[in-house]
Amino acid sequence: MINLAPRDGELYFVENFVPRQEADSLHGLLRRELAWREEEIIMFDRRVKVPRLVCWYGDAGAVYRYSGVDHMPLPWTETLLTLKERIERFCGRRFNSVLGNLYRDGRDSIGWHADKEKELGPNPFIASLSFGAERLFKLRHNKTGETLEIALTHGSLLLMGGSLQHGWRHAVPKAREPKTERINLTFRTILF
Ligand SMILES: O=C(O)CCC(=O)C(=O)O
Ligand SMILES: [Fe+2]
Repeated sequence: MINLAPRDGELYFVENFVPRQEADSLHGLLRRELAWREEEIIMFDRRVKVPRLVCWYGDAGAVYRYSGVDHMPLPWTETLLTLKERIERFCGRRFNSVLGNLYRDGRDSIGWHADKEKELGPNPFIASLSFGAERLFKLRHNKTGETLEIALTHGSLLLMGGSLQHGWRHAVPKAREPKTERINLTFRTILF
C-alpha cells in the first residue's frame, strides 16, 4: 500500500474495503442497532451539542476520557465485533474499542483535531470505516500547513498510524452541497 502522507506519519486508503451491496446493508444495520446519542461538551463555560450523533463501544476497561468526562463503552455488538475482526485480519493490528459518528446531513461535521489523547498511547493506530454519503476528509500539517483531501466513500477504510496524529490535524467539514446520512466507525486501542 502507498503511504499518502508525504511526511510525519502513515496514511493508507482502501476503497471498497466492504463491497457495495454489503456496505448498503451494514449501513442500515448500524443505523438501527447502535445506541446513537446527542452529546454535549463544555466550551467556554457553555454547553454545546456536538454537530453529529455519537456512540462508544468496546472491551469493558476501554474508558475514553475527553472533555473532562469518562465515557464507558457499551459491550460489542455482533456486527461491530465481526467488522473489528475483519479489519484486524487485514491490517495485522488489534483494537479494543470503536467510536461511532453519525453525520445526519451535510451540516454535521467534525472540527480540526488530532486523536492523541494519552490513553491512545504514543503513536495511535486508527482504522476508520465509512458508510453512506461520501464526505471529504481533510488533513493539515501542523508546521508546513500543507493540506491533503481524501473522499471517504461508501465502504472505504482509512488507516492512520505512526506519528500522523502528532504531525497533522484532520477534519470532516460541513459540506457545501446537500448530503444524505453517513456513518463512520473509528476502531482504536485504548491502553488500560
Ligand atoms: O468521520 C470521520 O471520517 C472522522 C472521524 C474522526 O476523525 C474521529 O472520530 O476522530
Ligand atoms: Fe479523528
